[in-house]
Amino acid sequence: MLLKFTKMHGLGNDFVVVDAVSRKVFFNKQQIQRLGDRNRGIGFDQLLIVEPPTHPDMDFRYRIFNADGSEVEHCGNGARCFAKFVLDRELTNKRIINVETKRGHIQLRIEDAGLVTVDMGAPSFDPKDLPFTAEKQSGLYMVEAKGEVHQITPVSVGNPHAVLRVDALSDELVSSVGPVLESHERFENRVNVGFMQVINTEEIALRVYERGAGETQACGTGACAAVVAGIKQGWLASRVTAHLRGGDLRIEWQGEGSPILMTGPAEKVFEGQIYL
Ligand SMILES: N[C@@H](CCC[C@H](N)C(=O)O)C(=O)O
Repeated sequence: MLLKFTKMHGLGNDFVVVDAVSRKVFFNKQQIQRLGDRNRGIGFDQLLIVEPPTHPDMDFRYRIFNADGSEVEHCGNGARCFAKFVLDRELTNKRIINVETKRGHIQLRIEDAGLVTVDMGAPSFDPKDLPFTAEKQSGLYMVEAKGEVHQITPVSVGNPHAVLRVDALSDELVSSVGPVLESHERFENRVNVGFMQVINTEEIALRVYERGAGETQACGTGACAAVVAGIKQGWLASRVTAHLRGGDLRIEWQGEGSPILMTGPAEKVFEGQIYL
C-alpha cells in the first residue's frame, strides 16, 4: 500500500502524521517500528493518526504511537502539530478543535503567529494514576535504582511522568538515569523521565527521556508535568516558560483541579509517500 504522510515537528520533537479521515489506515507494531527507523524508514519520535470522531461532540479522534510501536495516551507537541495538520489539509476550518485521545477529551485553540494552545486537562499526583508503586503522600518520593536514590515527583498528565529536580543538566545524567527510570519496575507502564533545572520561579530548563522514544528535542507533556510538579512543590509560579533543547513552551496552571494550558509552535517539514 502506498501511504501519504506529512512530516512535522513541534520544537524538534518530530512526527509522521497520517490522514485516516479520508481513507482507512491500519498499522501493526512492526510497521510502525520500521517507519520510525531513522536509517531504514522515515524516522520520527511519534506517529500521529488523524481519525474521524467516535463521539458526536468531538471534531476528530487522534491516536499516538511511540517509535517503538507502543500506543500512548497523550502528546503535547503532537497535539499542536495535529491542529496545524487538520487546518492545512482543510479537514476543518474551526479555530477551536475538540479532539478525542486515549486519555480523553482535549481542546486545541489556534492562536495568531502560528501558535497553538492546548488545554491538556487536569494533572494527577496520585501514584495509582501513572501507575507508580507507592503510597500516596505529599512531597517527594524516593526511587532506588542501580545503587542510587532519586527524588521524584510522579505526575500523570494523561501519560505518566517522573520529574527530577536537578542542579545542572548534562548528557551523562539524561543518558544514564533516563533509561533506568523509564523501565523501573515501580512504573508498571514505564514512564517518561523529566530532568528539570529551576532557573527562577518563572523559568525552567528541561530535558526529557521519553518512554518508547529516548531523549527528544522537546516533550510537551513532559514540560506540563515538570511545571505542575514545580508549582506543587512551591518552586514555581503559575505561568512558566520551559526552555527545552528545541525551543520554548509557555505553560500555565492555576492549581489542583484546573487544566494545564500549553502554548507553542507547530511546523510542517515535508510531505511524502512510502510503501508500507
Ligand atoms: N513527545 C510527546 C510525548 C509522547 C508520548 C510519550 N513518549 C509517552 O510514552 O507517554 C509530547 O510532546 O508530549
